[in-house]
Amino acid sequence: MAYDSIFKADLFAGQTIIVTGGGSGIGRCTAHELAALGAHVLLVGRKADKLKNVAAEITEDGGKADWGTCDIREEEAVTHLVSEFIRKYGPIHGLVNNAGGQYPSPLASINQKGFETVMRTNLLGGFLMAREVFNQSMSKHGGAIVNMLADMWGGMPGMGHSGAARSGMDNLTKTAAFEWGYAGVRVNAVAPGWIASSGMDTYEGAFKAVIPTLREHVPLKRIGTESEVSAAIVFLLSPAAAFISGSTLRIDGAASLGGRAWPIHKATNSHSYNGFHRAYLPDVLKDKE
Ligand SMILES: CCCCCCC/C=C/C(=O)SCCNC(=O)CCNC(=O)[C@H](O)C(C)(C)COP(=O)(O)OP(=O)(O)OC[C@H]1O[C@@H](n2cnc3c(N)ncnc32)[C@H](O)[C@@H]1OP(=O)(O)O
Ligand SMILES: NC(=O)C1=CN([C@@H]2O[C@H](COP(=O)(O)OP(=O)(O)OC[C@H]3O[C@@H](n4cnc5c(N)ncnc54)[C@H](OP(=O)(O)O)[C@@H]3O)[C@@H](O)[C@H]2O)C=CC1
Repeated sequence: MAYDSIFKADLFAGQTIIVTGGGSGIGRCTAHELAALGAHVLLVGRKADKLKNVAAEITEDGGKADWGTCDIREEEAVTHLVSEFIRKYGPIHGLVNNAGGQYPSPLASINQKGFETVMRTNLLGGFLMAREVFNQSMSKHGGAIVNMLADMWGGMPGMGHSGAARSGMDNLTKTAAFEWGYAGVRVNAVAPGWIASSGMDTYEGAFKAVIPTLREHVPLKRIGTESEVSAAIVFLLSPAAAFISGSTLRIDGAASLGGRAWPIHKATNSHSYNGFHRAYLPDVLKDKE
């Protein structure tokens, strides 16, 4: 019997997929992956030059890509962008709701404009994109949406505004999966932990200074890569995830686990803080490590 695997080189052939924030970092990487698997990708961001460059990279590699500028926080701009894409390229089969970001700041120093900016970027923008893609296209033929969150459920000092927005987006993911399932639309999310990306490179000051030490707090002992996030997004968009909807997939090297146990790891003097087992090894074995 010839087994018919889901995983094929043209997994997304015939599909048109929007990637917001496709001009850099994780979005750029995801757009490349999707195009390499046959999708026609449509890149969205505010800065035309970045989008144009990535679209050119993809077409040079033999893929299909176009782009459109839009501030995802502006309702009319989002409605117009999606209708233009549909007019030019037909139905939208996938949406990667990746655009976002924040600036690190303690809660006490966040002013109203800054709070609104981050909420509008990471929650309102994602909502508007998903609503328009659903109303104008996916409600008629199905599709898949992947929302970008960040692994901040335990609370994260300096990221209060963003954590609140991402928790909102997590809830919106579940509601959309519930409400839009009848139309064959799947809605999932990814929640990366620490990822070495072009976006992380933009941070300055105390936040930047701590980046080299972050891997110490990840059980896998390293921070992640852009392509490790893209791979999860591609999986959730693909037929391999056909019965997965309303889920949030953490991509964090297990960093979010065992928060209350870290002081114990430290106290037991396991040099990596990486688990109880080492602390309880006989001394003679510890010396050999
Ligand atoms: C265990 C795992 C943990 C998980 C950790 C997750 C870590 C996450 C990492 C990332 O997400 S990295 C990649 C994301 N990329 C970025 O964050 C890009 C850099 N950030 C930005 O560009 C902005 O922060 C933005 C909000 C995404 C976009 O801002 P926009 O250009 O629309 O607004 P601005 O005009 O710059 O600012 C408006 C308003 O916002 C306040 N504000 C902005 N920046 C700062 C700042 N550095 N300090 C204080 N306040 C700031 C401020 O009120 C601004 O108004 P004005 O003062 O300019 O009038
Ligand atoms: N790197 C990490 O460790 C983590 C990242 N994330 C999230 O992953 C996503 C991608 O991040 P990453 O690739 O690292 O960083 P980048 O800063 O490279 O990517 C963010 C992208 O979002 C776009 N963008 C921002 N605001 C808007 C807006 N209002 N309208 C349209 N586009 C916008 C930017 O394009 P332009 O400048 O053209 O507007 C940019 O291309 C972000 O949501 C980020 O917060 C989550 C967890 C961890």
